[in-house]
Amino acid sequence: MNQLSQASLSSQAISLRKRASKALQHMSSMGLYTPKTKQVLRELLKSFDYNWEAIEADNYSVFVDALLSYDEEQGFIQKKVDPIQHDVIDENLEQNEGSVVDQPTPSRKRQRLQKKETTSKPFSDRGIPNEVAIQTHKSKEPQNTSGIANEASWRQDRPLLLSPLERFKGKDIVPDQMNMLHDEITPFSSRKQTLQKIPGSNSNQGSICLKMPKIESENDSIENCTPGNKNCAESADDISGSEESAVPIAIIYPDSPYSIVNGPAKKCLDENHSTLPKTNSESPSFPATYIDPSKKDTAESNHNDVTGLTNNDGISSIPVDSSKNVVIASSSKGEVRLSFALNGMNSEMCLPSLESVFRTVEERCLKSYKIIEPNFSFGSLLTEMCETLKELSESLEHERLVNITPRLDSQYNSNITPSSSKQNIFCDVSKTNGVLSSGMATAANHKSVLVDVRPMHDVNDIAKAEERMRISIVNEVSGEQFPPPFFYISRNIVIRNGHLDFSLARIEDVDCCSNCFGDCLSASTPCLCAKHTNGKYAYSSDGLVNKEFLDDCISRFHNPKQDLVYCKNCPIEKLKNEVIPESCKGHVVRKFIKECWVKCGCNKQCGNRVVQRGITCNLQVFYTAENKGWGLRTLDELPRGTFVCEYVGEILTNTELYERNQKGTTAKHTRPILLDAIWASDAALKDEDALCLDATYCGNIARFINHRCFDSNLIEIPVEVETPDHHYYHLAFFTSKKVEAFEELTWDYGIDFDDSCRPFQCRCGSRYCRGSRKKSRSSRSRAPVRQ
Ligand SMILES: C[S@@+](CC[C@H](N)C(=O)[O-])C[C@H]1O[C@@H](n2cnc3c(N)ncnc32)[C@H](O)[C@@H]1O
Repeated sequence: MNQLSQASLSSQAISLRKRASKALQHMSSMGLYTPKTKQVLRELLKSFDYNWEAIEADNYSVFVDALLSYDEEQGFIQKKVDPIQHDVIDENLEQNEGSVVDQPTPSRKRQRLQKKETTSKPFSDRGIPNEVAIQTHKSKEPQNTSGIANEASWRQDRPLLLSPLERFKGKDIVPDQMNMLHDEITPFSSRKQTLQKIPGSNSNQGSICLKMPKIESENDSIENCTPGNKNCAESADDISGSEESAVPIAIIYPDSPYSIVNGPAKKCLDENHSTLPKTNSESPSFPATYIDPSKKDTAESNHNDVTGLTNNDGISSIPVDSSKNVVIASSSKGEVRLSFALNGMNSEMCLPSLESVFRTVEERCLKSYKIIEPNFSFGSLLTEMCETLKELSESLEHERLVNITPRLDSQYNSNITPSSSKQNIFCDVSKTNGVLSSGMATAANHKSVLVDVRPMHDVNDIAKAEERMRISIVNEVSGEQFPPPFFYISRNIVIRNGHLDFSLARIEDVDCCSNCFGDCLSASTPCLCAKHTNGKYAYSSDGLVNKEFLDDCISRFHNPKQDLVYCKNCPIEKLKNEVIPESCKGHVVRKFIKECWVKCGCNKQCGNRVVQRGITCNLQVFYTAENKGWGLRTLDELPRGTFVCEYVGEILTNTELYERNQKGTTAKHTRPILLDAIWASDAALKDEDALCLDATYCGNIARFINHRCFDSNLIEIPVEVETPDHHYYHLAFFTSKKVEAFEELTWDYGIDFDDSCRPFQCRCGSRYCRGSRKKSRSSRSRAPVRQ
């Protein structure tokens, strides 16, 4: 060869060397490096006529694919090879093997293994008991610092080389061992599996390792490998085409909820004599909730919290309820959960750990879809899906609510008869519905979307038997038969983010009267619940608010200025999104009634429980003659201080209400109520604690109570029933004066008639009407100045 061609060959060799090195490094970074890797590369190069661009494309996807399918295809079609290139590559790969193995880029899989090796925690981050992982590792590769350790990690975590069907053929799935099942099925039919305890393992813990049988010609077991003895791994490789000598395929975890605690005798052996733990009649079948042992602490703290399922990786542990519903991922707050229903599972079947399922899916993704991003995590993908579902459904909700409003009216105006089309559908986008014992319902922590709404009213009872009393609908004035449709609810419901904590544990002994019995009002001394109203009950024995208390409430209402308090950081002003929020306009200091509740010793008929017993008056929804639309009236005479009803609606946070207002989804004819009693005293008020009630879509008869300036016959009083902290309370209406039968019930909305943004044309008819006074004032001010 002349000098020129020698130089050219040498530079070609350098370039090849670099590329080969890079390719192997890449495989190493993905945890795919084995001695076979270089062989695959070699054959790949031949097949591709040394077209490096093709091999390097898409993050070496061809190479990854070739590696994964190598076993199945038994190598590549040999092509004619340039001998020089072949030599260079061979030499290159030899060199690279060392460099790749000695200084591997930490891959995810490898990191996983490293964690298992180094951590002192009993369980690895993804839920594999470290003890098991270490034992497994020990049994295969004792503390080898050379390439063999990496070889072991490759083997332990390598992608599955067999088809899913083959992999699980005739096998039960072993908790956390799915990733190893591929090792059971080998090309060598003569292999037999034998039970063998892992050397050094504690037999009491029931850690069993199924050791792959030795090939007859093989003398050395893998346990005899000494650190640094590279030949050991290679000889194993030579014998079986890289199959391991000892592969733990069934390990029973000491604390695993699936484990059969009494050792080998209770393990179930399948037909092939593999030791696959099963649940059986002697062991609890599926636990009510599967808590990943590694997440035990957090899982326990979240035990009652359906949302507390994700770990740091966004991977859920697997809770299994009695119906074998397996939650596999969850959005951050648990609003959306992804679960599998395991139909037809019987107690004899075993459930794999979520960890092993994820890992297997990741490996299949790697193989099938060439997802070769080293940080790809299937668990995170599912969590991402939950988050996305939540976000999209939220935006959908807003769209729907906007779209539904006109539809409600159009349906209402149509001639559909109530009985034929009665169809109320709540499409709960996601989460749990529940009714709290205290008379508070949570309609999904979030959003319920009203779909195809046709809540036609029943003229005989607008409450549809939700209340103890029937409440009829009458229109003697116009042709309108019913009020616009809405969902009748007798208890407040949380619509999405509002925070309510009704745990009994929060009610301290001093905030309830657990020592009482029967009716507190008939006891000689007032109980602890009365301390909130200065040691006197707010109610008299005839069930009315007592005079002194009522006078005080009315007086405060009429002179609010003297009792106003101001927030440092007013939620209302904050929501206006001004650059510099305006200062708080003030909130009235409320006088509360504190009722006895479930933690008290008295009974439900106790005189200090009025609002929680619900409506007892004979009421009617009627169409007003004064052009105020529908109104509410009493059919019986009501004495002063009578409880009429509470204002019921959806509990929204201020932000949620603001969003509704912005989107125009709050109906004009309802008035959201701020539960602002405590705002001023809470400097760091969180949004989820600043609550209000909106009866636009869901409400009770209080949504029909019209406004009357000053001399209205109802007054609203906050009533504490379940929560002692006043973030949430009931707003109850009591008669502020004696009310005649058939008289309309009214309350003073506290309308600011100077607010030009919300003009209100008042038709209350009161001689004290602020609206008409304002009108006459402004007409006077507009009157031309007399010369
Ligand atoms: C809470 S709703 C009361 C029920 C309402 N009238 C209906 O037909 O559904 C409040 C709305 O009723 C009407 N309204 C209430 N009081 C009124 C009054 N004094 N003068 C005029 N309209 C009144 C207003 O349209 C107001 O927005």
